[in-house]
Amino acid sequence: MTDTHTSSSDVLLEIRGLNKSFGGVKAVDEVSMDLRAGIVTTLVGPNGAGKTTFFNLITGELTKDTGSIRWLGQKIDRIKPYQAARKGILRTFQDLRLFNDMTVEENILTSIEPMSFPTFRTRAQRAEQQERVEYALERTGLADKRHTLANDLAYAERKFLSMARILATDARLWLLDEPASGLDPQSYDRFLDILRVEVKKGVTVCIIEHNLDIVISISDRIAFLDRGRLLADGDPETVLNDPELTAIYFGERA
Ligand SMILES: Nc1ncnc2c1ncn2[C@@H]1O[C@H](COP(=O)(O)OP(=O)(O)OP(=O)(O)O)[C@@H](O)[C@H]1O
Repeated sequence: MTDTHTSSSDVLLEIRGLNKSFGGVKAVDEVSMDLRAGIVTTLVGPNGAGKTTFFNLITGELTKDTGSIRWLGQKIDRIKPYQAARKGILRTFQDLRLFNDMTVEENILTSIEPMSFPTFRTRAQRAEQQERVEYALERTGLADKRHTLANDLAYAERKFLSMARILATDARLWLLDEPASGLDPQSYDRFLDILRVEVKKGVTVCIIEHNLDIVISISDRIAFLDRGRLLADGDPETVLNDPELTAIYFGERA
């Protein structure tokens, strides 16, 4: 998607020896990975590979057992989700987690308001905030639905609303959990266009995606997880052409 010439100074998130078990299940098993600035890293792997758990550990929805996570060199091991958001790490969820009884516009506003104290906001800050909301509404095609309750949106619109909630912020790292699943081809195109534009502007994306057409078209780098272990982390062509990995991915392992 972009030029992938990077160096160690481009590392936003540095993950070392990360582990998380649920009872006897090792959901994330000794994973070490760097998320580099300005590129799209895609997490692929079969169901139950540990992809969502990996996101949950980064954003503090879950606490790791062992290992370390550093953001711009600083340890963020015990971070809470709201603290991750303040640092510029935002995510979407498979189940979207929208505020169903709030309008589209209100849903977007809730994602920016925690970043500033409403009582201290100047007129200029309020204008800038509204500009961000308008931008997110326009990019996601939701402008004419701004007063619609999230609950009354169609499936694809709900997915775009969860993207809009990130688009309106100035987050540096977007963690997207299957944002394109279930979308029609036209919505795919809109979704890919949103990502391309924002990555070009400098946003870093880590995305969990099952649709291989989308994976191929957006990824600068692919990390392949299976049963909690990181089996490969490299350029898309190498990872996707590895016969052992494709056998695992398509459930054909011996
Ligand atoms: N809160 C939890 N309690 C118990 N087990 C869990 C919990 N969350 C995840 N697991 C288990 O951890 C493993 C990894 O799950 P995870 O949801 O991270 O995988 P995934 O790669 O995101 O899967 P999918 O592609 O199906 O979403 C699975 O075996 C899952 O059942």
